[in-house]
Amino acid sequence: MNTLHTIAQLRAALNRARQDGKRIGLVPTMGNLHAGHVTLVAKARQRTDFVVVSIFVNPLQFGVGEDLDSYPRTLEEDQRKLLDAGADLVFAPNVKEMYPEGMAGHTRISVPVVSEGLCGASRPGHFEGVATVVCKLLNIVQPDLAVFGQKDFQQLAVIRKMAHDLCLPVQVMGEPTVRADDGLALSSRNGYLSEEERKIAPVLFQTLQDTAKAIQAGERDYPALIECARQRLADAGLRADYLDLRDALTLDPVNTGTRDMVILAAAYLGKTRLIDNLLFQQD
Ligand SMILES: Nc1ncnc2c1ncn2[C@@H]1O[C@H](COP(=O)(O)OP(=O)(O)OP(=O)(O)O)[C@@H](O)[C@H]1O
Ligand SMILES: CC(C)(CO)[C@@H](O)C(=O)[O-]
Ligand code: BAL
Repeated sequence: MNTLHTIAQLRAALNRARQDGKRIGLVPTMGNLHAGHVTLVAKARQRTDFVVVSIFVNPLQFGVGEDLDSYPRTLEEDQRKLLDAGADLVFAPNVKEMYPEGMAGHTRISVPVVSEGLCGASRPGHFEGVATVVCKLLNIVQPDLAVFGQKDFQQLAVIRKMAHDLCLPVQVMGEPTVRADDGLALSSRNGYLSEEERKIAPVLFQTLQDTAKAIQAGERDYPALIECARQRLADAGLRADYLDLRDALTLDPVNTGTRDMVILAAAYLGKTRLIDNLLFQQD
């Protein structure tokens, strides 16, 4: 398994794989890999013949005051995990390779509506940065399949819409969230949590589960349920950034006729911003 740092090297390697008739899979990441990333690689491995994993902490999707500088960069450890996971190639460009003329004047991709609200409201410009870098990665690699996690549910919706609207010739696949035994969604940012905070963190998923259960049991006062969930988070020491119920297919607000629902939340635990979501059906 090679690690390549330039677009030219990567394209040459991919041309060889394509000439051998291989179908290409891409798993875009920001590194500091965990079992969640490994399931994405496994899915790409099942569906394609040559799996590329990109590792790039994309400055364009970080806001002022966010954790761009402190984001964990662990390339050697990531390479070991990817070798075990069966990846064929790692693409680890630096910022200059991805943005040779800088970011200020770079073309940006804006995906309306689905990027607005939720994480889009708290992180202005974030999804423009995500859509831009994912579009670049898709154009660089030209994969048949690209695999993303449902943990970043709104991100997946943004990428699907971008691929659809721009007629990108790629299949976008979303994989279920991998969790720790206590339910906490695996995330690189969990590494920021203190021992004490790590014990509290599963409350986020438990709150999502209990809210979904209440709806499935027939409760329809959504604002009251959301208020109750926010209060539970606050009581446990988490500060909700947002907590909302949406139509899982469109991300539109829900009503009593919505069948496929998703409850999504972002919450601060100390300085760490955790996100999670849960898909369910309101019968
Ligand atoms: N627990 C998980 N289960 C499945 N997929 C995941 C999980 N966590 C992240 N992913 C997916 O892995 C891909 C790369 O994500 P990223 O490198 O940002 O990891 P992360 O752990 O989500 O990091 P962060 O803490 O920055 O959110 C994305 O498609 C993301 O949705
Ligand atoms: C999709 C992605 C790799 C784009 O930088 C990033 O947002 C992530 O890791 O989820
Ligand atoms: N995992 C999504 C990328 C980000 O938070 O910037």
